[in-house]
Amino acid sequence: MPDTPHYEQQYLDLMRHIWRHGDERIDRTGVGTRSILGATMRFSLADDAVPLLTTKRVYWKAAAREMLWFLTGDTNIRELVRQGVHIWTDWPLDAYRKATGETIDRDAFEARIIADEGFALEWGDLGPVYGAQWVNWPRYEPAGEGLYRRAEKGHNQIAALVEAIRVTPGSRRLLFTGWNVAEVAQMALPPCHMTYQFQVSNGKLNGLLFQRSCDLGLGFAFNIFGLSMITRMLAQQCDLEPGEVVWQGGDVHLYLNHAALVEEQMSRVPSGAPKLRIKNRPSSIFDYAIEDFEVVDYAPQSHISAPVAV
Ligand SMILES: Nc1nc(=O)c2c([nH]1)NC[C@@H]1CN(c3ccc(C(=O)N[C@@H](CCC(=O)O)C(=O)O)cc3)CN21
Ligand SMILES: O=c1ccn([C@H]2C[C@H](O)[C@@H](COP(=O)(O)O)O2)c(=O)[nH]1
Repeated sequence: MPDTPHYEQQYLDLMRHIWRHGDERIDRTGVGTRSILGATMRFSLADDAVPLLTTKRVYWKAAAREMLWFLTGDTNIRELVRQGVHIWTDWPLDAYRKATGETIDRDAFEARIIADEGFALEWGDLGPVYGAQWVNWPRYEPAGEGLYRRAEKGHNQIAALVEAIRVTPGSRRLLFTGWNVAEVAQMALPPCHMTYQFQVSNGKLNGLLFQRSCDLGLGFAFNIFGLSMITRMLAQQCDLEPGEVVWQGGDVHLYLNHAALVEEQMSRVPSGAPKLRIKNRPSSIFDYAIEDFEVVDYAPQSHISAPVAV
């Protein structure tokens, strides 16, 4: 037995705590959750370590594709669906069904999103979610006579962050956020992984995420991978070594219909030390491709599927 606990033990302990002691209540989706407010976990990124869960298989490539999609500023699911990533389809699908009364299934809806650009424009957009805010946060400029107009190009928080890490590594303002108060109402879902902050310490880059709402059974595995991936990409672009990631949850919950997943996962023992390799160094943070990433030494236990609350 190793003398230090496996990094994933924090996750399993939190899961057990919430399942046993969380407040049970009806949430927005109507499914019901057990929930607590406030939790922190820390994971090392040293030597390419990546905090993938090992007690179930995590489809990290879907999470990586989602992260790369955010960085393009795209908010339409079409490109994700083209790449075989289905994690955002349920929200536009739900809106479409409600608006039209059609009983189209998910596969047929996705096929139509891919085949028909006009349909995708009309029904595939999530509103000004993550990507829009990260790289194109609306900016307004004077238009004369006391009037203002929306500037063609918004703030690119990610480009500014790379520059700031390089030029002012001692700064305590190295962050970006998706929580644009003025636009939250237009989003299919207000950002959950809402604020990312970075710190340079001893030549290492540390990354922190504040996640206001966390589906611990489903979303967390993707969110912690995404945090690790963006921290690694920023470190590479800024010639820093990866340090650690700190995850902070606001409302951290387990959906009541995830009982089978929770019981199964809590019965499993984490093992192994997966690594995330970045095989190239693109010329900017916006030029990474899925082929640049590789996970090695990942031998998880079997996948556990669970329904997503819409
Ligand atoms: N209830 C809820 N939980 C979430 O985690 C979540 C939302 N809603 N809404 C927006 C996004 C979409 N995200 C999702 C949605 C679905 C999966 C999911 O079904 N994951 C499965 C299969 C993944 C796959 O097929 O690639 C998993 O086992 O991880 C994960 C993240 C994260 N977010
Ligand atoms: O990246 C994500 C996105 C979403 N979630 C979860 C958290 C909640 O279960 C729902 C969002 O519902 P709200 O009512 O808007 O809080 O999606 C996640 O864990 N990770």
